[in-house]
Amino acid sequence: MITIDFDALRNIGLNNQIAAQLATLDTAPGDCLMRITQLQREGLLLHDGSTEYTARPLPRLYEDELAVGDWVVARSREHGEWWATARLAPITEIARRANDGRRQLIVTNIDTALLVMGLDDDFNPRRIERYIAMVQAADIAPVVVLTKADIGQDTAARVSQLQHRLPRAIPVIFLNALSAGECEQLAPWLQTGQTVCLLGASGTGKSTLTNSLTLARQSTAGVRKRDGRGMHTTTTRSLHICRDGACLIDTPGLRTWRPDTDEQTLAATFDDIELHASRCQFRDCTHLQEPGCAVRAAIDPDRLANYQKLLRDVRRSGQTPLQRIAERVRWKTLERAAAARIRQKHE
Ligand SMILES: Nc1nc2c(ncn2[C@@H]2O[C@H](COP(=O)(O)OP(=O)(O)OP(=O)(O)O)[C@@H](O)[C@H]2O)c(=O)[nH]1
Ligand SMILES: [Zn+2]
Repeated sequence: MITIDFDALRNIGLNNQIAAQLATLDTAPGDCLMRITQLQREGLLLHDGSTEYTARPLPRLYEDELAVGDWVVARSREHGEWWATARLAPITEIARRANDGRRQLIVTNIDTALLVMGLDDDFNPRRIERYIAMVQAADIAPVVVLTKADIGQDTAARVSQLQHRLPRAIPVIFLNALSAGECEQLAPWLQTGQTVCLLGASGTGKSTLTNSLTLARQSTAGVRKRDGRGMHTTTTRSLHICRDGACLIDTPGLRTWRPDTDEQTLAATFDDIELHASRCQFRDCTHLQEPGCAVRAAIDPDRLANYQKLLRDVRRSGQTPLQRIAERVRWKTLERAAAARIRQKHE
């Protein structure tokens, strides 16, 4: 039997879906539930809600790929050494495609992803749509956070443009990330027991937001006995506790994560387009030039163009070079015809 301090673990994101798995695992008295906060060359850092420990995974755990955010059963051994003896099945996963094409886990068990974009020159609705597609495919809730509302250009117009373009179910928040007060708008997604992460390009305000959202600014509360390194009460390098109680995971892998998508994922997240497509006059409508196109009538043109571009990217990655050229020629012709039609309309 494993005894768990639910309240302490809730501070680092424990929820019932994870806790329920414990009944199915082979545990011994004294075992603890902990969360991985860092992968190191020789082992792991684990957190139990109040302290961070170094641990090693049992050899059989190497068969599963471990990731920051995972929950594991930890067993204490002599000399203050901990073993991770079992991995709980993650509820959600963010992965990237490695150079050799393999899927590589970056972080697990995220409930909400804050998609961070600046209202300055960084503003790019297409990039946000790409993030949304990836995050939704992973069953993670997206919240668009537009930073630099205090210094951006045409901020009001940009915000409303994005709100109209995206499906209504996706929250769009705009704020000055330096203002803790304005960041309060994010409270609904930052309650205790929740795990969130920040995704967005460099310089968009992820660190600034982290500072505004978290309690103590990395205040060092003590020194760990074993190795004398500074220790944070509840905040580690990669796991921060927000003022509203949620935990925020930040690892280098997330900082550099760029969405990589597939056709099904795209169709699911651009389902507003697919929905209208069923009402186009022609069944194989490309939504570029056909009369009676229900998609062109209803969807923001740039959102439609982005969807088509992303679809092409995805299809291209599965094509031979010759297929790729033929496809490019086909699209160029269609696009030219569409552009000509638009010109005609305006003449
Ligand atoms: N005025 C203003 N400045 C902001 C805002 N958000 C971020 N900044 C500034 O923008 C710069 C970059 O912000 P960071 O928080 O470091 O960006 P980041 O996303 O963490 O960047 P990386 O660490 O490169 O991934 C800093 O100088 C911030 O002070 C905002 O809402 N308003
Ligand atoms: Zn159409």
